[in-house]
Amino acid sequence: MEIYRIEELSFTFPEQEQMALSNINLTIAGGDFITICGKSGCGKSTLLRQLKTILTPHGKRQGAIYYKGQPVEEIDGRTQAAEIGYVLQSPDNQIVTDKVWHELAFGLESLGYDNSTIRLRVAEMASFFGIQTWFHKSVTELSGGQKQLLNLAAIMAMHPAVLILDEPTSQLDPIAASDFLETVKKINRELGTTVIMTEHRLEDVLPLTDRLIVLNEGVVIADDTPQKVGEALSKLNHPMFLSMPSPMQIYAGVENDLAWPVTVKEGRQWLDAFLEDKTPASIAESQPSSKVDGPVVIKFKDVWFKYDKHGPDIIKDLSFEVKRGQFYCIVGGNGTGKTSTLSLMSGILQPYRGKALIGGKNPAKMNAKELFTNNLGILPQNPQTLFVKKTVELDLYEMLSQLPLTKEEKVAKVEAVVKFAELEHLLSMHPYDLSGGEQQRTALAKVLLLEPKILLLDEPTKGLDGPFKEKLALFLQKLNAEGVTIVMVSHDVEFCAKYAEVCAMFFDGSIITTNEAQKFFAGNSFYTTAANRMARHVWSEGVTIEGVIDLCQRSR
Ligand SMILES: Nc1ncnc2c1ncn2[C@@H]1O[C@H](COP(=O)(O)OP(=O)(O)OP(=O)(O)O)[C@@H](O)[C@H]1O
Ligand SMILES: Nc1ncnc2c1ncn2[C@@H]1O[C@H](COP(=O)(O)OP(=O)(O)OP(=O)(O)O)[C@@H](O)[C@H]1O
Repeated sequence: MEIYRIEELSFTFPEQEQMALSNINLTIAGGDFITICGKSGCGKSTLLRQLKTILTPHGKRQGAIYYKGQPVEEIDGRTQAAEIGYVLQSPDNQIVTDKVWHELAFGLESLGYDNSTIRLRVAEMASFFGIQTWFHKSVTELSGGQKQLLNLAAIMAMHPAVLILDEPTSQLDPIAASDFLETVKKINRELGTTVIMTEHRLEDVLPLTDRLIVLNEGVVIADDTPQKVGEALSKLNHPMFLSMPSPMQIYAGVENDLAWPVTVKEGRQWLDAFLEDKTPASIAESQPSSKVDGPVVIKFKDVWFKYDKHGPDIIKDLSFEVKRGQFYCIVGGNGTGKTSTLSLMSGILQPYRGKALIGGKNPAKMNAKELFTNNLGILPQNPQTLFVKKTVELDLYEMLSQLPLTKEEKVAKVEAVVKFAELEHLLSMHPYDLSGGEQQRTALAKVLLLEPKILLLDEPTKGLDGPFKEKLALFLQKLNAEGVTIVMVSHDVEFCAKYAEVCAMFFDGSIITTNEAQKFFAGNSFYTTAANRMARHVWSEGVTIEGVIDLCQRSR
């Protein structure tokens, strides 16, 4: 059965000349599992938002969208609320109530379900998504990943016919992300729910996807099975090929005589067979040891922290050190305390026992001069919390307003960061109108403007496309070489494995193991049991995709 038919759809935002969507024609059948990908800002969220009228932004729309044969704008609000489940890109923007349990029940309440059905569905979803332990919490106490899971659970409680997901796993740890996607696939397969999602991390998603649609500047440039799209992008040498999963990229880089297209699964099997006799341990041994041996700039000694005097300990006896010029990465499960640790580092939070020191001092007690000398730059998990002005440009200049710089110096600094973050065409826009990835780039630009000596980054690659991630990595490495210390909290295993110098595993409020990045991923079963197990082989083998391709070619 046809669920959606999109005919000649074009869309332009108010006061914009360029169309955000241009001449889109798609038919989506009941039970389809569709993934939409493309560079950040290419129009993915704008397209998804056209599929549910309450979320459609203001602007000029041409063409038509039919839901089950009827123009979507003629479908009444209740039917849309009940049948079209939509999980927004930013989890903070979706939550409407104050308690977790109420959030789960809210949609059902507004649809008028009776109490016993509501209780049953809420209990079902809480167990299904493992929410029992934080069921009675206030939503303000949740970590980013917990909010993302809550949003999906609240939508699934309504048993929608269509599930629209805008980057649903961006803040989930690898195991939670893999479980989450498997759950979505199960819902799709067993209940016949149509799934339409956007995602930048394609490695886990493509094996579940029937159809991959690639958008480029608002135009559909590919619409086929993932392997055929992979083949087409590879032949065209299209920049989006950098976003394809690593097994596909490696396969394309090595094979000239074997057949394309290849699925992610086939690519993995081929690479697994190739790497069979190379044990992670022997690979790890051959890795060079840490380069950095500078002075310690961040030091945690027996740190304990809780949010509420009578609440549970969130950080438990945490001790670790970060040296100057190091790229230190913290990974670990959702809600284990990573963001809280960054806040302790910056002095936003204070330990109730132990010491959290920057340059030997408590950051919360530093005077302005000491703060300036240590120059901390903090990228929060939600980039929107940094935006205070009406335009991107004003927001950038705001960052420099307190500094003793001439106008020319300010202009030069802003121009340089705008160029790096590719914001030229976005300067007059309201930061809240930007796409998810554009917001992330703007927030990064704001933080980098202060030229911090210590950079604390909470999920910096969230929402970024493959090509920009590469650019960011090179930039961070350059900063490292200049002596800037970087601490990054991330679920982006590939990024950490490829670029970080040291990786620490967070578990239950403390760091349980630390190692050089390649050794860490080579020997870490937490991540190798997750869907991202490729990281172990790929990054421990040659560190870069090119390295693996090179290795494969030499061994043929
Ligand atoms: N309200 C608005 N007014 C003007 N332009 C907008 C508005 N909302 C979005 N845009 C622009 O439309 C383009 C497409 O945005 P959209 O959010 O659809 O991108 P996306 O492909 O989902 O990106 P990402 O992967 O970064 O989330 C972007 O360049 C964005 O700046
Ligand atoms: N303001 C708060 N008040 C009370 N509890 C909180 C608050 N913020 C976070 N928590 C709790 O502290 C724990 C750690 O949260 P934190 O945000 O540090 O986790 P995280 O490891 O960064 O998670 P994620 O990967 O999901 O972002 C979680 O169980 C969370 O529910």
